[in-house]
Amino acid sequence: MGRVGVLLLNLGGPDQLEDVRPFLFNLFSDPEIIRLPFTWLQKPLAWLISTTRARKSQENYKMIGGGSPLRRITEEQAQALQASLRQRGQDAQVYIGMRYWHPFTEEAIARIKRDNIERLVILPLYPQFSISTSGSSFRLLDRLWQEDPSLHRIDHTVIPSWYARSGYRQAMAQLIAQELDQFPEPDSVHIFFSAHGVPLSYVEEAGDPYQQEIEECTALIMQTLNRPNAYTLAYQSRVGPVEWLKPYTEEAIPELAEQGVENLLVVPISFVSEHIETLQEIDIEYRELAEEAGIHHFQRVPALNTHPVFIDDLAEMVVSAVNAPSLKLSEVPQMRKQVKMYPQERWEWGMTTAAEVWNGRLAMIGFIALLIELISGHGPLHFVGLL
Ligand SMILES: C=CC1=C(C)c2cc3[nH]c(cc4nc(cc5[nH]c(cc1n2)c(C)c5CCC(=O)O)C(CCC(=O)O)=C4C)c(C)c3C=C
Ligand SMILES: [Fe+2]
Repeated sequence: MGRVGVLLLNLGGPDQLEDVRPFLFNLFSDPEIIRLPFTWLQKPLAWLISTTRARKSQENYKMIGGGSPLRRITEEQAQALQASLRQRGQDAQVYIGMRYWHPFTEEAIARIKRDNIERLVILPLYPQFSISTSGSSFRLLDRLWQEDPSLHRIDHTVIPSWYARSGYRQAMAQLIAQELDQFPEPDSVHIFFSAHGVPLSYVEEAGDPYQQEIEECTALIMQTLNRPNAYTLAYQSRVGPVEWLKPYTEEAIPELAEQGVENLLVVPISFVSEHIETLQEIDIEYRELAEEAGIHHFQRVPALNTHPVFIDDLAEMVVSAVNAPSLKLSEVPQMRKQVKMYPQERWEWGMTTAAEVWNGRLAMIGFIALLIELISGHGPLHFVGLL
């Protein structure tokens, strides 16, 4: 068998405060995150949003030590996976390809080529598939494959999602059980699954399987946990003016408090590493919200990071994929159809949602441009160096 590689896909995060603005620029430049009807608008809008959001976002990163721990944790996961693969007799080189920050996916592919990898397993570190996460990375890889014929000699296989695997479920259940048992009355604790949200239109109009996979994943983990606790699923980290998947975490927590819940255990469900949304949003913002609402005991389940049961499950997944390659990038169902992310942005005349969304956006752009002009004495075109 030729040289084997594993490409772990992840989102990436700013290593230090100076990285926040360019990281946000990369994120908002991605049409899988914000899709615009005119491609020429993408970069100016990404510049505008990243510039206006950077300060608030930096404040949040300051609260967790001045940067994202994502790169360090993903590197630890890669090393642990490589070691677990060796133990199974599978010699493989593990690479990390981040979507919006270093080490970028393009760098990983350059290294894979340089190392003459002949068989590649493409494994997103997102348990559930979303157009906005794994989908975006697959789309980038697909483009790299189309642009570079020398990549065609690499026999690759893709694992689109893996939330239903028993090792993953068992590792999650173990972490939840450990935290539950710290409470004086474990069975009375309300388990609160908090998933990263996506705009509702991704699911309802673009056919993103994310919500369904999250719901199935939560039910499977509860089955594996096999405890009598009540549970709720809600969605966090909403960005922008459009409607996202509901219920929103920040609304569901006070509602549970009103219903008399006093002990809450939050389980981050859509991501396997600690990151800003666990360390800042849940541990700081939602804790404060919960305590103000009357929840006396608020705890969070740690992210899987390098949990051995989880890492061994990843290794087994890789070994199976090497031995029985199945799905090519171009065969991933969501890659085959040209998914339109924001169908409400397809222009229709009249008092339509499209008109509302675009009026709102253009008003925001105009308003922000005016603010920048007022504060700086220069218009936005000076800032981008066009004037
Ligand atoms: C499964 C996980 C994630 C989904 C789904 C997702 C969708 C999504 N995210 C944004 C906007 C932002 N995401 C940001 C950071 C961020 N998001 C995820 C995960 C998912 N995103 C991670 C792991 C991170 C990085 C965290 C870190 O530690 O650095 C940010 C930047 C942070 C901030 O300013 O709040 C934004 C913005 C959208 C719009 C979206 C779906 C369309
Ligand atoms: Fe995000």
